[in-house]
Amino acid sequence: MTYRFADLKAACQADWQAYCEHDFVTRLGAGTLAPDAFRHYLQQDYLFLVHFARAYALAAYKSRTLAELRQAYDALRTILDVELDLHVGYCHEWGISEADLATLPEARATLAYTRYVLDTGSRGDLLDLHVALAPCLIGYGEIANWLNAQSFTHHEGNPYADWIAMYASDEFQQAMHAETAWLDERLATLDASRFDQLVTIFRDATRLEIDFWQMGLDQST
Ligand SMILES: Cc1ncc(C[n+]2csc(CCO)c2C)c(N)n1
Repeated sequence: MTYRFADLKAACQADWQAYCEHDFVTRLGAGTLAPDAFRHYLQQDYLFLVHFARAYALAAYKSRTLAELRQAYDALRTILDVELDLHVGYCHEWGISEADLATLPEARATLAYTRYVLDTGSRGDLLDLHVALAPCLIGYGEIANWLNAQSFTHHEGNPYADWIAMYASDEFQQAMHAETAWLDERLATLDASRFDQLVTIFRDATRLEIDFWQMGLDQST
């Protein structure tokens, strides 16, 4: 059997769907998400992005070729120069200052997810790390496309329309497709036992994404 990224999703279909169609997501689309839930999510997501930047630094360290090193460097630079700046601006619009962000206590769901990714990457190779990162990069692109296809999604006057548009943008969708192609190429060469190891990582990271959404709804710390 030749494996592809779609087989990782198929191997944990119920968890993948629970992540992509989580209540937090449907409420974002409908515009009915409580503003405090979104604010809590935005604050924790800032900490999440800081640790994800570290994960791409780890990807650089784990690289065996110049192409892999450049790929990690580009992703790290995008998070630092683009995503974090956008995020701080977004937080500002929602009444969260940089001073608030600097003193934010890290919620358990943020700790669990980010450190899981870093640990998986430390223990394993570059492919393990990319599979741990895949629900984040590929999931958010799929979520934006799914929301745009739902009749309950409101585009006019939805306070979360910018958030959806960001992940539906050509630039983001291109990054998501490049990552899928990178994974397809590497998964194609694997045997069943190695693939099963990666399914475990992909499922764990997907479950941690579910917890991250749930944390937003519960505003738990
Ligand atoms: C909990 C959580 N999961 C995924 C993302 C999306 N995301 C974070 S960094 C990045 C780009 C990686 O190059 C993407 C797509 C998020 N913001 N928060």
